[in-house]
Amino acid sequence: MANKLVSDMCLPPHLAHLLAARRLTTAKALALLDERVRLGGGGRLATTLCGLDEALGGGIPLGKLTEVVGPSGIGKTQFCLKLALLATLPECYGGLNGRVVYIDTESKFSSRRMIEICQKSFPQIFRQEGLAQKMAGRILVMRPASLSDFTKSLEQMKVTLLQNDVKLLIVDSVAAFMSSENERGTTGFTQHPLRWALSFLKSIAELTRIPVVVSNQVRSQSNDDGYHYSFEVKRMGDGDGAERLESHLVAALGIQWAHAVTIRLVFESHSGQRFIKVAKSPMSPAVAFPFIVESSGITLLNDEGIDVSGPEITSIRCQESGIKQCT
Ligand SMILES: Nc1ncnc2c1ncn2[C@@H]1O[C@H](COP(=O)(O)OP(=O)(O)OP(=O)(O)O)[C@@H](O)[C@H]1O
Repeated sequence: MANKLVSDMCLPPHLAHLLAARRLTTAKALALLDERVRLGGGGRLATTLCGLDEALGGGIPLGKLTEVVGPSGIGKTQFCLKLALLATLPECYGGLNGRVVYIDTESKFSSRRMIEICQKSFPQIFRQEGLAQKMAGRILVMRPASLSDFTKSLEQMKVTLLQNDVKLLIVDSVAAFMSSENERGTTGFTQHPLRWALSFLKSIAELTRIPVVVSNQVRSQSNDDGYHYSFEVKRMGDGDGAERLESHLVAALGIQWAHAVTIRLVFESHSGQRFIKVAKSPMSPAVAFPFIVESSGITLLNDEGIDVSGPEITSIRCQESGIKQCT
């Protein structure tokens, strides 16, 4: 049954298209459909970026790990700030009406910027006395000074999240802990401590049923401004033989990480334009949305999305003079 072809199943055209876009050709795809149903339409944090929400089946899934990855200066923190804001919003505004734990490893969190995004996106909230302050007070910002601090704070996290009605956990970003020493595994841990932390994050998401969003920066040794990163590991037997593509990111975070992430949003730039690409998602088509960052935060230039195919799905492009060069 698992090997029955999707093309023999008389599925509605839009579903057949989705499955084809993800190269899901057998009944295994139906199991993924069940997963989507199980998550349910309400089990999401809407990003309010309409095209992206539609592609993700309503937004960022609860109980799963979402990775936001891209070069420096592209807009990952802007996206995280917006998500944090949205999670605190009352449900009537599409929010989760909860608290947020924001692990800010690079001191990039800015309450001033968040208020600006809120003012521009939801001016009506500022008209309700005390609501903006109430929402701001719902975000707990933690600044671990080291990987060891980070792992310690995670160990206490499950209880904190459950006790405090936390509806979103953000780690912005894990790149801060990817020192060359950690990458070489010389810290004396039998398992890389960052990998431990990341698999722990996955278990936190599953236990607490909240969305866990982790930002991750790609770095290049190259001075070229147009290059590719492959971040998925090519599995043995996929396509052309037993070749394995171990990219910089996989080397730093491990193959487990590549698989632990349910949703991967790649922020990239090329041809003078920034894009959010749905690079990994169980049921979404691989699409990219052009975006800009403005005072109200990230805005999509269109909600249709551009189909992405071939190696573009598993690469990250950084080619824009207007943003900081990846280092
Ligand atoms: N108030 C604002 N109005 C318009 N654009 C802004 C505003 N604040 C920040 N930006 C834009 O957001 C971008 C920086 O985004 P962000 O800090 O999210 O990058 P990042 O991807 O998190 O980078 P890094 O990996 O280095 O932390 C810049 O291009 C900047 O111009």
